[in-house]
Amino acid sequence: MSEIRVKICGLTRPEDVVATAEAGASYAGFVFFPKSPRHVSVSQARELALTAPVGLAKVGLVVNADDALLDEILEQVPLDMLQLHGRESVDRVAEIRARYGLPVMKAVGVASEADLPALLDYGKVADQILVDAKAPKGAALPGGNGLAFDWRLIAGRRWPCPWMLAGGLTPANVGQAIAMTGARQVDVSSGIESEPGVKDAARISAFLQAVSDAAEAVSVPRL
Ligand SMILES: O=C(O)c1ccccc1N[C@@H]1O[C@H](COP(=O)(O)O)[C@@H](O)[C@H]1O
Repeated sequence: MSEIRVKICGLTRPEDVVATAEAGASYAGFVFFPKSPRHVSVSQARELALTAPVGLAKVGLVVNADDALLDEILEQVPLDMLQLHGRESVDRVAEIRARYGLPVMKAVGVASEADLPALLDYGKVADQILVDAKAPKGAALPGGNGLAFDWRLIAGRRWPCPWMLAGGLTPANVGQAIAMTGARQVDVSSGIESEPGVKDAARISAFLQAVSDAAEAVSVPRL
């Protein structure tokens, strides 16, 4: 079976970290964005990160963070990757990557063909790109809105670095999303919650099972 990696984002409680690791996810995401229902303080994130077993990569999600915030986070929280989910420019992505020496994943919102060139631009400077649904105008959050985009827009496309699919994924639709896009990594936040900010262990497990089923399906040649 070919592996498809899963990131569970927006963990706020130690039991979420345990459920994420036990289900077999590869990445655990912590949101540092006060407007989000999934926001964690630096000290909370530190406690959660220390709960994570070896093999579960810890990702810090920030939105237009300045160096002071990044310094504070990275001095206290043992992270493996930064996720930049705001309007960070290509130059700022490169600057953060050089300054902190940590892999950087840049989120890019997609709603139409016009959004695709940015994936190429960021793909040249980031370690990974996160192909997410573009947040609607006026939305309080730049991500984590449970909205999917038209996956046909990226079917068969490839970029200069590894990429992850996000946006409105759920246990019910992730198999179709993988089949349509060929994604080898997927990211989910609201689709595995019982309410905003509260992860549901059964839904996390169902999501990982659906991804595993999809991986099996793509590795079996069709007759
Ligand atoms: O999850 C949040 O609260 C959040 C806040 C600010 C920026 C990004 C956020 N989440 C990321 O958005 C995508 C998609 O989330 P969803 O599955 O559609 O709810 C995902 O990458 C989260 O990491």
